[in-house]
Amino acid sequence: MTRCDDFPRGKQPHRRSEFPLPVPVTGAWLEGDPVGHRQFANVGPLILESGLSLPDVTVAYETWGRLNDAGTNAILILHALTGDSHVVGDAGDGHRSAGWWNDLVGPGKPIDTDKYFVVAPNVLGGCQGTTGPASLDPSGRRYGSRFPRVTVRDQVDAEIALTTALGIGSWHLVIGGSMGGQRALEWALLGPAAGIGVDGIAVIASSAQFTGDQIAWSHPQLAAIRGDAHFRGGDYYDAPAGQGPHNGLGIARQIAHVTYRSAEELDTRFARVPQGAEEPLHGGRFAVQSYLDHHASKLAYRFDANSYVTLTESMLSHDLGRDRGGVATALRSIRTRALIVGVDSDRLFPLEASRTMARLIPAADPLRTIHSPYGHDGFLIEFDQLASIVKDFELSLEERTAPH
Ligand SMILES: CC(=O)SCCNC(=O)CCNC(=O)[C@H](O)C(C)(C)COP(=O)(O)OP(=O)(O)OC[C@H]1O[C@@H](n2cnc3c(N)ncnc32)[C@H](O)[C@@H]1OP(=O)(O)O
Ligand SMILES: N[C@@H](CCO)C(=O)O
Repeated sequence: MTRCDDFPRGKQPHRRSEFPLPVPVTGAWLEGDPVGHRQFANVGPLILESGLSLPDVTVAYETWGRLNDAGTNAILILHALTGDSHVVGDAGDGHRSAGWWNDLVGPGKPIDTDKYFVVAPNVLGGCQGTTGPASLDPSGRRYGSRFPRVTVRDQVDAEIALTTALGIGSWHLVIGGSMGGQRALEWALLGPAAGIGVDGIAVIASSAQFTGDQIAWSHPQLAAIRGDAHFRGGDYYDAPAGQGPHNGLGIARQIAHVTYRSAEELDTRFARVPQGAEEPLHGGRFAVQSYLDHHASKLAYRFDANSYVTLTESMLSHDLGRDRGGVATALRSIRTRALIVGVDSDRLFPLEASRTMARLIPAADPLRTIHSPYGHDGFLIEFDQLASIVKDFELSLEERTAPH
């Protein structure tokens, strides 16, 4: 089994908010403790949409709660681009940090782990335990540039294989935000086709199809990574220590992070305030530049550039309507109950994309809107609103399918 944490550890620069990184590092995303109490399922070979195959796929996942005897209380949580299986946790549990949906999932919380059996896998192509570009191929070499393109449907296929491996016959709810929402939507069609029931899906800050605008924002991110001389076409794992493509990854993150926040927030929060005493006119930088440098540096320490490329490409592939007669037809063919949630200030996944899904999915509840100044990242911040929205949907789902 291949795990990203098997990598040699890199060398830390002195200040984490410094960017470009003074010393590019190899394998630095492995510097923290492994994320959460992960388990691993070997789900065997996976035939991809491209016709290529991955011979030996491992899916890393975490679980909370207990599956009831009837097998009716399982909930699948799907993370976004740079997320992972660590949905719930705290810094005191010996692991990296709090989970990314701590306020939403846990005992007595809206996704109540006293009541539900919650499963959160790391996505196919990622770098937190599930097979991805840093994994070993059957000959014992890291895939690197040879890791095949994977689509959102391939990722869901891996999650279907995990579902079978865990002996789960149906999901009470499949829920995800952003890229996780893309997978939740595909689950509504691919799950039942594979014989796995899906009572309800919750698609948050996401869409049925990646748009021209979203592809355009992704393009310079991919170029920044591929243009980093240390990227070496994706085969940098054996490069000498200090030779990773972290600056390219950091620039990609900066471009992406701007799209995750709203213009209004960046302007009111940072305005034209300089960072520290040194004026930008005299060699200093603005606070918002320092903020982006911080997020660039942080991601470069915890994520693999090849996974960032692979997962971004998979988002580019997202089109619920592909080979299904178009997006509208595909949305109309969904038979599961659906909760669609958008963030009103989201400039990456505009509210209109959510409105379209809620309008066309026959069994969708009316669109729910998170009112937030934060933009796309609102789904990781506005827990009070999200909690009551998810709770309402759960109650309405339970009216039809009460878990025991
Ligand atoms: C669904 C998923 O699984 S995604 C996984 C979770 N997502 C991520 O981790 C992505 C990266 N992080 C983020 O996108 C955001 O931090 C969120 C969405 C998690 C939280 O958003 P917010 O609470 O609004 O955090 P915000 O964007 O303000 O960032 C705070 C950080 O910026 C730093 N910061 C703020 N201003 C500045 C500045 N002027 N200069 C440098 N750093 C700054 C803070 O010190 C803080 O650092 P820390 O995170 O290392 O403690
Ligand atoms: N902050 C989120 C945004 C993408 O939805 C992430 O890093 O995955």
